[in-house]
Amino acid sequence: MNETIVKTVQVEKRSDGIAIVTLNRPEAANAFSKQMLSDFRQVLFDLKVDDDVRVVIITGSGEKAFCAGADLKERKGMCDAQVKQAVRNIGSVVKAVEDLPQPTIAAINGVAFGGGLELALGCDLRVGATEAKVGLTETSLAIIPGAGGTQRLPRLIGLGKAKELIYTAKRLNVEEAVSIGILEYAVPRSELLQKALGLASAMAKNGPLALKQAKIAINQGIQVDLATGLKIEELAYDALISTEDRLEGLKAFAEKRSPEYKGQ
Ligand SMILES: CC(C)(COP(=O)([O-])OP(=O)([O-])OC[C@H]1O[C@@H](n2cnc3c(N)ncnc32)[C@H](O)[C@@H]1OP(=O)([O-])[O-])[C@@H](O)C(=O)NCCC(=O)NCCSC(=O)C[C@@](C)(O)CC(=O)[O-]
Repeated sequence: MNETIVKTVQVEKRSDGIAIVTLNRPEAANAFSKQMLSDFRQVLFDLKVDDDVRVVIITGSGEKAFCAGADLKERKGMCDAQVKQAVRNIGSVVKAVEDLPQPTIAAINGVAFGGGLELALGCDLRVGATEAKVGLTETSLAIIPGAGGTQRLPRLIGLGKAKELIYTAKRLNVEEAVSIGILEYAVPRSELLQKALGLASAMAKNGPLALKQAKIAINQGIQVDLATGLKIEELAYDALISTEDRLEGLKAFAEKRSPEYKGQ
């Protein structure tokens, strides 16, 4: 097990190919300070090129919050130009999460409001603790979601429900969030990491290059018409044909054993 502490973001790289990233400002509800965004960016840069990492879990430290979004105390002293830059900064970090080649799971241990939920929406799957709440609360602060929320939420749950949630700034409990498709699962907090790790393990044993190509095909394909999407799928599949892992999958099947994929 290889553990590195990078200031406000903690990373644990496990021997089973799962990395756990923990936002670590519990005293400020894990809100996105400038420092945390800079540390997070560095962590994402490292994970992106680490072939030993097959799945990434993102969670928050403490029991209160996954992430409370923009740091509203830092924001208070900013001029208009600084606000603009700060919003772009959060948005680009969420985009960097979305662009990680590995599958990502948000393990939502506490509240995920504003940019906190936007971060979770940048992940591939979301699991919430039953004690948590989620919401795009921005309009209650007389702003709008600025880190992708107005775009990713409607794509995930449909226009009408996304508009309702953004216009009302409603804070949902996790049962409601599961029922409308924001979260895949809700489990008691004591079981949250186990649930996320269970999902991550089921992914990590599969072909790592296949996981990456499946993510590309789904994420790019969902943005375009079906014919273009099918072409994207074809290209993603083609990228796997000459891999050693594909041959290993066939060999393991013939030999009635579990495959050992190397990501090659
Ligand atoms: C998180 C709960 C539920 C905890 O509610 P609670 O359990 O009652 O505890 P609390 O309110 O006492 O919070 C605990 C500590 O965390 C701090 N804290 C808490 N949130 C933040 C924050 N965002 N920024 C900075 N500090 C925060 C809070 O100030 C306090 O510190 P203390 O005052 O004791 O020193 C409550 O504090 C709350 O509702 N916070 C606001 C959540 C919210 O609406 N977030 C959205 C922010 S806007 C945004 O994300 C915009 C974005 C990203 O889309 C675009 C942009 O960048 O503008």
